Order: sequence, then structure tokens, then C-alpha cells
Amino acid sequence: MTTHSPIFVALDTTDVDHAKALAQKVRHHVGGIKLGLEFFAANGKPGVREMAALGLPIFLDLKLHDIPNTVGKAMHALASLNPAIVTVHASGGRAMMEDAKAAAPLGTKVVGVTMLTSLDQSDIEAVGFRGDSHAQVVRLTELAREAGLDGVVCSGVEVRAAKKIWPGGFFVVPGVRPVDGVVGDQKRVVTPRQALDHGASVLVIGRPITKAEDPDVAARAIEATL
Ligand SMILES: O=C(O)c1cc(=O)[nH]c(=O)n1[C@@H]1O[C@H](COP(=O)(O)O)[C@@H](O)[C@H]1O
Repeated sequence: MTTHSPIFVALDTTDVDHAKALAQKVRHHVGGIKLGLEFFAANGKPGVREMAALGLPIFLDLKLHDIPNTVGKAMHALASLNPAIVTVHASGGRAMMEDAKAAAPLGTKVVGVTMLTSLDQSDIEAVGFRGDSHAQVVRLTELAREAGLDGVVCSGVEVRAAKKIWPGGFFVVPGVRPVDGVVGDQKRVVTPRQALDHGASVLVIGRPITKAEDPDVAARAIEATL
């Protein structure tokens, strides 16, 4: 039985058996599983199919970012997996996002990554963006909406501003940390509760669950705060 938890647990591993074991441990406290570049590079579509057989919704986080034709064709090649959610980089531009959405299955939510949660203000300036993370997230959210995507990925710091300009959008918030959690490489963090209060539709949570001594207990504890 799956729950209606807003948590998608990020199974960032190359090992299918480990990913399966983690998913089985936490399945009653999460709404789905997120498979990203690390998992996909190692296991490809057969690996995703094996995980899908567990019966939990799949969030395929491949952050596609290339010219429109290439992204559209890549999305077409992924369509048979019927993921619940797929990511593209919103900074790939409007035409790229339009082609991605057009090639995705009807039931798949295509969401645009705005500013990675691992970037702080100095990183944002170093890559040449003007303004702060709010300005960048709001601009890219507007573009994703115009391109016909279903929503965006942003940090919990900006999700309120993004939802304000797109009340019907689907908002994915990663980089959340329980109170006193280890922050690691994430820079713009909030707690899972704050992210939901500010408008997140779903939360992506990896290491606070997967690296915990008991992932089931950790997922249950986070769920209890929501
Ligand atoms: O698209 C994502 O899911 C994503 C976007 C982003 O800006 N930041 C971010 O951390 N993520 C993903 O969210 C997960 C966060 O993992 P933890 O930091 O371990 O909770 C990782 O799988 C990242 O790939």
C-alpha cells in the first residue's frame, strides 16, 4: 500500500538491489521514488523498469538540457517508462521545454529545474546570472509556464514567490533538511514543513532518509512533521 505522502525519496545509488531495498524499507512513508543521473547512468531503462515493478510512482530526474530536437527525441525515447514526473533544465529555453512537453506521455508531469539548490548567491553570480535566486527562479518559472510545462523545481526559499505567479503550477522542492539535519552540498535549504507551508507540491528527500541508520524511522519521523 502506498501513502499520499508528498515525499519522493531520492535513491541516489548505482546499485539496483540497494535502491530496491531502500524503497521497500520506506515505502509506507513516501509517495514515490526519485531516480536520477547516478542511477540512470548505471542502470538505464531496464533499471528503471525494475524499480517501477515495486509499484511506487517514479520521478525520473534526468535534468535534460540540450537543443530542442535532442531533448524532444530523448523524451520520446523515455516515454515508454511512463514516469510520473520528469525534469528538464528551464534554462534550456522555451522551445526546448515545448518540445520536451510535446514528446512526453500524457500522464507525465514535465517540470523545469530553475536554480539548483546547491548554488548560493556567489555561485549564481559566477555563472553570469543577474539578480538573486528569487529573480532567477521567478523568471524561469514564468518561462516554464509559458512553454506549457506542468511546474518547476526550486528551493524552499523561492517556492512561495514562484507559486504566487503560477498558482496552478506543480512545485517540486528538493534540498530540504529536517531541523539539525546535515546540510552537505545543499545551500538554499528549508525544513520539509516550511517547504510545504510555502507551497511545495512534493518534496525530494535523499540523504536525510537514505543515509540514516534506519531509513524507515527517518522517513516516518519526517512524515510526522508534515
Ligand atoms: O531536480 C532535483 O531533484 C534537484 C534539483 C535541485 O535543485 N537540487 C537537488 O538537490 N535536486 C535533487 O534532489 C536530491 C537531493 O538529495 P539530498 O540532498 O540527499 O536530499 C538529489 O537527488 C538531487 O539530484
